[in-house]
Amino acid sequence: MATSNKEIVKLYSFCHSSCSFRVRIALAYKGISYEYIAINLSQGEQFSDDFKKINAFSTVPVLVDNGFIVSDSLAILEYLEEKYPEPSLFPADSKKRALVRQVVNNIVSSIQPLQNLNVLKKIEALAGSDERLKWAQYFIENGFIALEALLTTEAGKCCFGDKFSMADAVLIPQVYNARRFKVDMEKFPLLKRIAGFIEELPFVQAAKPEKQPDFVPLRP
Ligand SMILES: N[C@@H](CCC(=O)N[C@@H](CS)C(=O)NCC(=O)O)C(=O)O
Repeated sequence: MATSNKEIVKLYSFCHSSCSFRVRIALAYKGISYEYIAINLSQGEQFSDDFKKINAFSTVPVLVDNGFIVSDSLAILEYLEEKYPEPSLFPADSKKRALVRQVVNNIVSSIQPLQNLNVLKKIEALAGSDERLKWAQYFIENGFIALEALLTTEAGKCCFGDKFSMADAVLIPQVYNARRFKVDMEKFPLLKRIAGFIEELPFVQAAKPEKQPDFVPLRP
């Protein structure tokens, strides 16, 4: 469903932010056009007083929908799903929906936060840059081992059968981070295969970091 001309949707985003990438995928999937507002996390723009007025947690993404402000990628994804139900980010079957949420919540709460910028900055300060990379790799690989096992009985071309779901919208940015932190994706053939398929979909292509107006190459 596309937005009407009267709707004004804005997304505060950083090209490399996996949390923003999730939302960009969902917006593109649902055909919702939006204004992109770049917040450069590398330069600390998330800590500016102006941005804190929009999100006191100093994180992206933040969605502004006709003046309504909501942060946190999962809250945004659920909001978009309710407001624009078609095409849906969930399968019809309630058990499958629960499993999609299981995958989503595990990535969102048990993988990404452990390798978020603020955590890695702290690790680097405490233990040096080698440990920073090893830390990120450790937690991504740990999570991917579980996902690879869980999805074995569920996956088709996508995480759940051949239908794109919120699990795919959240997995792809995490695979992007895995590559960025030099995780060997050969260890995860199923996730690699799913990512290979999903990443070619036009709405995922449009949401990729390198397609964003604020793209700059970043260190791993
Ligand atoms: N639970 C939040 C987490 C948001 C988050 O951690 N965003 C990261 C980018 S992916 C961020 O803004 N980090 C800024 C920082 O660590 O200073 C969500 O899912 O949106």
